[in-house]
Amino acid sequence: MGWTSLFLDVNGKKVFILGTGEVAHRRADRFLENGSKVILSGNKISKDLSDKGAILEEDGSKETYKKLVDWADIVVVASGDKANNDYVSHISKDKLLNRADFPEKGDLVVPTSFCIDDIQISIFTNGKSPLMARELRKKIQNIVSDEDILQIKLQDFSRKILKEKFDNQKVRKEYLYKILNNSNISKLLKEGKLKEAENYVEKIINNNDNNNDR
Ligand SMILES: C[C@@]1(CC(=O)O)c2cc3[nH]c(cc4nc(cc5[nH]c(cc(n2)[C@H]1CCC(=O)O)[C@@](C)(CC(=O)O)[C@@H]5CCC(=O)O)C(CC(=O)O)=C4CCC(=O)O)c(CCC(=O)O)c3CC(=O)O
Ligand SMILES: NC(=O)C1=CN([C@@H]2O[C@H](COP(=O)(O)OP(=O)(O)OC[C@H]3O[C@@H](n4cnc5c(N)ncnc54)[C@H](O)[C@@H]3O)[C@@H](O)[C@H]2O)C=CC1
Repeated sequence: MGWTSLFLDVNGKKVFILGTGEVAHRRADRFLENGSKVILSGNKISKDLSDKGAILEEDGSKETYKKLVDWADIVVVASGDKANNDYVSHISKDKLLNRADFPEKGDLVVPTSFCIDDIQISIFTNGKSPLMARELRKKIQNIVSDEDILQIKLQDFSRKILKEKFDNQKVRKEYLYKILNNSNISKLLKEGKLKEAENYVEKIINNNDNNNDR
């Protein structure tokens, strides 16, 4: 196994989900929230999913599975029927495949994932304990501070100015570390003063500041 975390842009991607149970609903929701087109194969989907644009295909024939797999960019196998799960996985060899029943036989894992403002954090325990993935999510949610969130916004602000001003990436990097480690900036962010921190950054970049403590 060689799992590594990557972020995939699923906006506009076509997702075929085999199954309409708990896991199938959870996967459908995640893809719909991120702009994918989703078709589920099974007997019933919630009103919430259909309101979000999910389509239900009730015909469970092999021909229909084949058509749906051809249509899809991503296939999710999440039914409780082993034979169907195996069949659809077998015909999905050249698609990105997520298997809820045998994750290691697919090539995509859907980790628990959450956003705190601009940060997206995903946790994967290598299939060992989804429940612990959920517990760790709660712990991490509690340690990210408002200052961290503002520092992300400030770094974004700074990077844009630096990219305009300096061609050399090493120079840009040097400034970004200065900003990150500057105690005056840290104090301003603790007090929630993003605008003032931005003004301070402009001073540092324009070299008017003699007091940046790196
Ligand atoms: C590999 C992966 C699948 C993938 O990539 O699709 C996978 C696989 C499996 N999960 C199973 C069981 C459970 N999964 C949950 C819950 C979650 N499962 C999630 C992810 C993943 N689960 C992926 C990576 C996991 C990792 O390693 O970190 C979460 C985090 C995210 C999400 O699904 O949205 C979500 C929590 C959402 C949240 O709150 O954040 C619960 C709890 C519950 O239902 O209440 C149980 C019952 C308790 C238990 O069994 O632990 C079984 C069946 C085992 C069996 O047959 O007994 C398999 C298959 C297997 O293990 O073979
Ligand atoms: N990845 C994950 O997080 C998890 C994965 N699983 C795995 O995914 C599969 C689906 O899990 P859930 O959605 O929680 O189950 P569920 O019972 O909520 O849904 C199962 C779906 O499969 C359909 N189905 C068709 N034929 C079936 C048959 N012969 N037996 C049972 N169901 C049949 C049901 O109609 C339903 O749509 C489980 O079998 C398990 O292997 C289970 C829990 C969590």
